[in-house]
Amino acid sequence: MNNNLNTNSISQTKSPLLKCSNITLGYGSKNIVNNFNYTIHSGDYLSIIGRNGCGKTTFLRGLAGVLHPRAGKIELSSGLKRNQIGYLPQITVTQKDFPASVEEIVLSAFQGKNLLLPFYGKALRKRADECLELTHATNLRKESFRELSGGQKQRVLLARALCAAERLLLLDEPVTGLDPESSQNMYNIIKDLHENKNMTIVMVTHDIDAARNNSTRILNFNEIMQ
Ligand SMILES: Nc1ncnc2c1ncn2[C@@H]1O[C@H](COP(=O)(O)OP(=O)(O)OP(=O)(O)O)[C@@H](O)[C@H]1O
Repeated sequence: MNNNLNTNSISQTKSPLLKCSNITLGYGSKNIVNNFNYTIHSGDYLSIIGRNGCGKTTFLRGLAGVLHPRAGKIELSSGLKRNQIGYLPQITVTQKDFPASVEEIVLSAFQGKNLLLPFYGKALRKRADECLELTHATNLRKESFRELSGGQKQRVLLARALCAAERLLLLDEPVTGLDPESSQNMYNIIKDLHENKNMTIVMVTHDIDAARNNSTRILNFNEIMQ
């Protein structure tokens, strides 16, 4: 592994957003992340790389608050609130086939798990429209989600994650299964969010070139999970 990838340098000018102190994460009797310390700073574009199964998704789930540390703590700082964090998990087979319109999928970001609730305020609809625009998906608004291409689906799910993400966006392999053009399109959208919308980005990826080209920091999980 190229040493240039192991860039865990921290800019002194950036304020901490999420601070992990001695965290242990795991499932059942198995610990996956052990006693780990790491800080995400405001303005970071952090790529997390490493071999299959080394714990990248587990760590991201910890940051997203969907998996709670067994030990240690994850602190939100600089006034960051949980509802300002957007999370785009890996898309599952069931989600790919979800029978709802694009608009319903994006609006469901505001309803937690309740996809059927039909009443959304004007402000939420406006926010959903803005997010669709940011991911170049406005024209898909009335389409059936299950009939979209993989790249279109990812842009819609990114829009959904963005509805929550005022400050921090957590992305789990956002270009998996996309062709080179759709992948580049996705990276351009993420770069725009980082550079022009003040969004802090944390992205799990196997795309080393993209990590090198786009990120401000790279965390190599292979070196953590020895
Ligand atoms: N829900 C779960 N229950 C039990 N074990 C799990 C669960 N999710 C993941 N694991 C295990 O945790 C380990 C780390 O998985 P994780 O998905 O975090 O790795 P990863 O680095 O993201 O892998 P990949 O690159 O393949 O996506 C693996 O051994 C996996 O089998």
